[in-house]
Order: sequence, then structure tokens, then C-alpha cells
Amino acid sequence: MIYGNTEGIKKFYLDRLEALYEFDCDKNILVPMEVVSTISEVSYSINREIAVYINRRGKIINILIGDNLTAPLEFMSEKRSDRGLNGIRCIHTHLSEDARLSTPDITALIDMKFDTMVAISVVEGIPKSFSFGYLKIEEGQIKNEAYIEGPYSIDDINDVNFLELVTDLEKRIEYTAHEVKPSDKERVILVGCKSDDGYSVEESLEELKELAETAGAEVVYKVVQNKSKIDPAYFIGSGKAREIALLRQSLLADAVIFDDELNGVQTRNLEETIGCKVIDRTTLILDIFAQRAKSMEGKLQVELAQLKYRLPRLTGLGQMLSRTGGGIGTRGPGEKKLEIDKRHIRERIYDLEKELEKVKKNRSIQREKRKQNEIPVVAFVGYTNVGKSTLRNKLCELYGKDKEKVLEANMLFATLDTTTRIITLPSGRDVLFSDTVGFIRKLPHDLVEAFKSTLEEVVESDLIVHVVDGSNENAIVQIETVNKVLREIGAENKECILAINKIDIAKEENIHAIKAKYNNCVEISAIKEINLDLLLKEVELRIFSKIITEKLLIPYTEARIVSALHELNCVKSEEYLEDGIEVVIETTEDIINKYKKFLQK
Ligand SMILES: Nc1nc2c(ncn2[C@@H]2O[C@H](COP(=O)(O)OP(=O)(O)OP(=O)(O)O)[C@@H](O)[C@H]2O)c(=O)[nH]1
Ligand SMILES: [Mg+2]
Repeated sequence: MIYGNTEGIKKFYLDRLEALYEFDCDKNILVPMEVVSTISEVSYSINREIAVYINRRGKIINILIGDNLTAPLEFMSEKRSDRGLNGIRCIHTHLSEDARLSTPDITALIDMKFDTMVAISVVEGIPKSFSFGYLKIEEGQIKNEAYIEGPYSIDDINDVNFLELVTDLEKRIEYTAHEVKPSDKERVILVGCKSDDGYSVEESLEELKELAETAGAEVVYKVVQNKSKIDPAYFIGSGKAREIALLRQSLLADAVIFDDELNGVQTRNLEETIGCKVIDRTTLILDIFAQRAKSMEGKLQVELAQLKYRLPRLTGLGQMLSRTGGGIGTRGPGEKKLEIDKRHIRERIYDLEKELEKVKKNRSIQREKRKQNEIPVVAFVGYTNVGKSTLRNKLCELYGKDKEKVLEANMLFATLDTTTRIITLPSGRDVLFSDTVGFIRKLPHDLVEAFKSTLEEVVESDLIVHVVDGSNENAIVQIETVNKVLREIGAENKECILAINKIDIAKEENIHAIKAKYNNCVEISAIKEINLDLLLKEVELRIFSKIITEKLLIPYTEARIVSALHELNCVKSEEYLEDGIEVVIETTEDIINKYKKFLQK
């Protein structure tokens, strides 16, 4: 793939340039003459400047056509390497007698920390003279200044030993202890494609970024791919993959994470081209789940899901992953390494399924017991990070019988196991509140499958409290994502309350939009303890009483009852008739019973 302004250029020239990708440059030589003569000729013929980017292994990783060639790379400058030279040299043509580096050339050199920047003056297709620049290093630090050498003739430039130059530069850069081992964090590049599921790529990538950070990585760049057609071999197309390879080198990234699922072949091809570990969103989510699972059952489920996801992909998996170098995508529950041998994986899957069967049986026995005690169960569901755990902890703190806290953190998937606590409602009745794992978009199917038994709690519950982050602009899409999973586990017809959380920071119009679309909303703030009593009242109402609509006729002498009913917030309409006030109320059985004598037949 040739980048830049290739419009109107004959295929013949593009092919000649393309062939350079196969060429191995001598590692010692600053400007490989075969490359120089090709780009000089083509540059002259098409009357455009050409730049090639070569890594230290002597591989050409990118070829660019256009004017102002070094400029397009500035898009990376903000994320450029802070840890020394970027390991790439740029060689480009000037279609004039002037081989001196231009100001943009020098700026790019400094910004990107190229190993060197070489300019060739090309006259009538012949390389005439050369100049090159490299960064100034003082007291162990790379300065924002460059040394420029030349112009040199072809003979002179051939005497420059590139390897010596770069080795010397590298030697003089003093890496502090921190820089040598910059952090335990993996540096990752994210790649996303446009999708049509209601999210923009940017939002989806933002979520992927949060996921990556939750997994302990540092995101150094995000790549957006416009192409909607999926390449069977590379997912994004081989040209784009090469572009990412260049990025990876200059940003010194350790891994690339794709926002969509990749198959084994795509993973292998991408790893080969990009030259580092490549993982997808599902692997990342599984990795997070592996780190977070606490209960025996949770751990078993995560491992099972991981192995099931891996098995069909193993054939295609490249060097990078089968070596299991460590980091994201290689962790199993409890930091143990994942199996990479197919036969072992199959055996392990079999064992895990057996073990899970046992655990499942236990769980249903427990559930039976609870049923016998007749304590109703309220299940908290909701998109990840909406505040389910915070809400449940607050409720436990204020109304609970035991005060053990559920891990709450501003991290995705803080909760991975259903945990259940008893809460006393205002009326004095007890209910069990159970917190569940957060739901997330593009939740891998294996995972829904794996967590079904955890989610059985939801299916078996008496009431669902669907918690929504009212401050999130995607709240409605998130609600729909959760509803979709609820449908998948067969819980769509359950009695449900929508708790719109975080109203302390939510925008008015956002809340309005949610309320306009859904019934049974209660606006709350878990953190600020706003309306939590109201939520519990609503819970009580939904669980312990059927809602009935009745018409009462209340004599004028008993008018205070009407105001009492108004206080209960259950009056739907009222009419002043001759023999009394006719009110239609929508409320619970026990309240209706209280006013039985006024019932109109
Ligand atoms: N401003 C504000 N922030 C809140 C509120 N409730 C929760 N949060 C914050 O939202 C973040 C996520 O809260 P959690 O309770 O961990 O969310 P969760 O839904 O349990 O998340 P998972 O278990 O990962 O699915 C935390 O940083 C909370 O402090 C609220 O009412 N207002
Ligand atoms: Mg939680």
C-alpha cells in the first residue's frame, strides 16, 4: 500500500514503489542506494515527492507520496515516543537542487524523534545530493534541537555508517530507572470500525479505552477505520494494518486491541504485519473478568468462557499469543496462565463444565431454601458503571441488616458475582437485594452463556431494579442493551423499576428523554442519598401488593380522606358530585381495603 496523494498516478509507478516493501536494506547503511534510485526516478516521473520510512531491521514500513511529506506524520506527534528515538528513519525526495532539510522536515524529526531524517535533492530523476539530521542529546536528554549534516555527494553519504550513528545516539540517552521500565502498564493502540448499533465509533472506542484501562493498560492511540466491509484476512485490510505497524513502532506500543471480534486467521495475519500481540474486545473483557472473578463459580465460569473462546482460534494464533508473553489476553482467573495446548484445553473444558454443574445444583438448593423462608428477592441489573453497587451499599448502610460492602469502584465490571444482602423496607418487611455483574455492549455470547447461571438470580427474582446512569448521554442505548440481555435470559416480562441514578450530575433533558420513553421511573442519586426512600417505597409497592384501580365515593363529611389519598399519591381523578366526591384511585390492595366501605359497586 502506498499512502498519501496517489491520485492519478499510473499503476506502473505505484507497483515499482510497492516492490520496495520486499526489499531488505542493509542495516549499516544510511541511505540504501537501490531505494534511493527508485524513489528518485519515480518522484521525478510523477513530479511528486516521495518519502520512505525504514525501521532498524532494514524493513520499509511505509511509503508516502505527496507534497510536504513529513507533515502528515504530525498527526502522531502528540502521542509520540517519550522514551528515546522512535526506531525509524525517514528518507525523502526534494524535487529541486536543494537537499537541505526544510523547516517541516526538522519539526517532524524533533516531534517524532526519528532516528534520522534524510533529504535527497533529485534533478531529472537522478539523486544529486543528500543532507540529514539527527537529534541533539545533552546530559543524557534528547533536546528539541537537531544537528544537520550535508549536503553530501553520493560517495560521501555512502561513508556514513548509520548503525554507528544510531548506536552512539542511543548510548548517550540516559534512561532513568523509570524510563527503562516505564511502567508495568502495557502500551496499547485501539482500533475501531464504524458500526450501526447506535453508538459512534468514537464512543465505542472510548468505552474500549475504559476497558483497556480497567485491564491495566495505557492507551497510546486510537485508530478509526471507515471501511464497513470486513476483510476476511486482516479484518481492516492489509494496508491499514501496515499503517498501524508504523504507528506501533513510533509509539512503542506493546499490543493492539480491536473493538470487534477477530478470528484466528485475522489475528495471526495482523500479528505478523503489525509485529506485536493483537487481541480483540472479547479477549479483553474476558481478561478483566478473569482478574475480577471472586467466587468459586465466577472463576469457573470465566475460565470456561476464556477457553471456549480460544479453542477455535488457536489454529490461527500467531507466535505472539502462543508464546503467551504475558499481559492482557493471557491471564486466567487468579493470575494463572491460560492453557495453550488444544488437548489440555478440551480436557479442562470438560472438567470445568462438570464442576460448574455441581456448583449450580448447590445454588438452586440455596434458592429453594430462601423461597421457603419466603423472603422476596430484588435483583439489581444495569449497564456497567451505572452505580448498582454504590446504590446497594447505600441501601445496606441505611436499611440493611448486615453491612458488608460490595466492591464499588469507578472501574468497569467492579462486580462479577451476584452478592446478596438483606434489607428492611420502611414497613418492616425484609427483602433480599442482589447485585449482579454489569451488562455491556457487544457482550460476547459465550459470556452471556457463561453468566446465565449467575443471572438466574435475575430470572428467579421477584422484582428487577434496572439502574440507569442518568448522566450518561447514551443512557437509552444502554437501557436497550440491558433489555436485550434480559430478553436473552428470559426475564423480559418481570416486574421492573427503572432507577435513574446520578441525578446529582445528570442533565435535565437527559432524564426527561428517559422518562418519556419508559414507565416506572424513579429518579435517585445513590451517592447523595436522594430519593432512596422513594425507591424502597416503590419496591415495596411492587412486591407486596398488586396495584388495583377502584372508584370510591367519599361523602363531603369525610373530605379529609380525599386529602389523605392525595398524600398517598394514588388519586387518578376526582369529581365533585351531589352526594360526595368520586375519586378513582390506583393503589395497593391494603389501602383499598382500608377504604372498603366507600367502594362504588
Ligand atoms: N455522581 C454520582 N456518581 C455516582 C452515583 N452512584 C454511583 N456513582 C459513581 O459511579 C461509579 C460506578 O459505581 P458502581 O457502583 O461501582 O457501578 P456498578 O454499576 O456497580 O458497576 P459494575 O459493577 O462495574 O457493573 C463510581 O465511581 C460511583 O462513585 C451517583 O448517584 N452520583
Ligand atoms: Mg458493581
